[in-house]
Amino acid sequence: INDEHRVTGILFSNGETWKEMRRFALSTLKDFGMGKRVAEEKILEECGHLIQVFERKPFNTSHPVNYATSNIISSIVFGSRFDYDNLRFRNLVSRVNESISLFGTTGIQVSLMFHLSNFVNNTLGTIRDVEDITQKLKETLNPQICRGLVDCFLIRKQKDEDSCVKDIQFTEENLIFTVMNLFSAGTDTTAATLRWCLLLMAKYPQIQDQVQEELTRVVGSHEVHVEDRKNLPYTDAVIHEIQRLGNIVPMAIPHKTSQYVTFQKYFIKAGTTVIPLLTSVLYDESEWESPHTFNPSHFLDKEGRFIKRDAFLPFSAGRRACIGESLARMEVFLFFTSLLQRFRFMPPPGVSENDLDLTPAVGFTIPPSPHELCAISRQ
Ligand code: HEM
Repeated sequence: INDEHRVTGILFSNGETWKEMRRFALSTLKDFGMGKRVAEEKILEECGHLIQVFERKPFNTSHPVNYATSNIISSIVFGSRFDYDNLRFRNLVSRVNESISLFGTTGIQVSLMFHLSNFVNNTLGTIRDVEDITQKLKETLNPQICRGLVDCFLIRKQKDEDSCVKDIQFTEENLIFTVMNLFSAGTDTTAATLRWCLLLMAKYPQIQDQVQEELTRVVGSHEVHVEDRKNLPYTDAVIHEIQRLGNIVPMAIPHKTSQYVTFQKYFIKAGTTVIPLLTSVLYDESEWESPHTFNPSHFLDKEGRFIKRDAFLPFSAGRRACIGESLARMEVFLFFTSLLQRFRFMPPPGVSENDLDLTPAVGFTIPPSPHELCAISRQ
């Protein structure tokens, strides 16, 4: 990671590589419907699959939710989704998941070689999985039809090679790392947010009641669509508050200053590593009435209308801000509302709401600690 020339993909790259890969990923995500109707259809289709595997008996929300969010990225990147019992897919999701959690751990305990070697093995395993899937796409590539981001990348790579472009960024290495970055940045974050949603609903049943009352009143038994959001101010406020309190990427991603910067009264040299602490704004005591408690009123005015807050920055800000924000917001809204329409989320028998633990897990992104919930059908 220290040698800038060897870092590829988007998340940890800089300079020309970062610029090209970010631009390419953003425009391709848009072409494949990010924030638009096409993505909505994909997400609603995936909701249908997720609903099938939720159970009345206590179950760990981690696997199904991770598979569902991963499938949204899969259909955009590879052009198809995977069945939840596909072994290769399950391995890919759990490797990506484990790498992110180990990345957080190794960051804190670099000396623990056990974690470091696990992290490296996981990453190598993920590279092999992604290489295998992209190899199959290469073998069936039709330059007239882009099934997903990988096809678009391969077509662009061929075009640049044919026209002898200097300093080609569309390389094999950049393909693998861009795909891995989208998987890791897009799956774990959205899944962690959704798991916080379900856990907090089980922990605060009165808030769950209010969300379900609003959903029944406004949407009834129809399928929820993005356009319903404006008529669901309470539900919208609850989702925002979950993202604020969940604070799932507390330290964003470390970056290096590219030039001399004056920030407040500090002088920062070029090349200094800067860690944007999102916690400092999401829990800012001068911005939020009760920063450490779950309080959807943070996003509601006196008449119960939804209000935007400037300090709501879970996707960070500036040139390195999250590129998946509109996709993630759409996913969280549609998954959350579709699930709450059908199920009541409760602690397992013998566990009270008070016993549900809100201590986050350790990692680069912070999902809830392992727990089980029951999904009781409302129909
Ligand atoms: C609730 C879900 C999500 C949250 C909270 C989240 C949050 C973040 C944050 C805090 C950053 C770091 C920004 C910085 O360094 O200042 C980031 C970067 C990034 N995110 Fe997300 N993200 C989410 C979902 C997604 C999705 C679905 C995708 C993929 C489509 C994605 C792709 C990326 C990428 C590629 C970057 C690196 C951008 C760059 O370095 O230029 N994220 N995200």
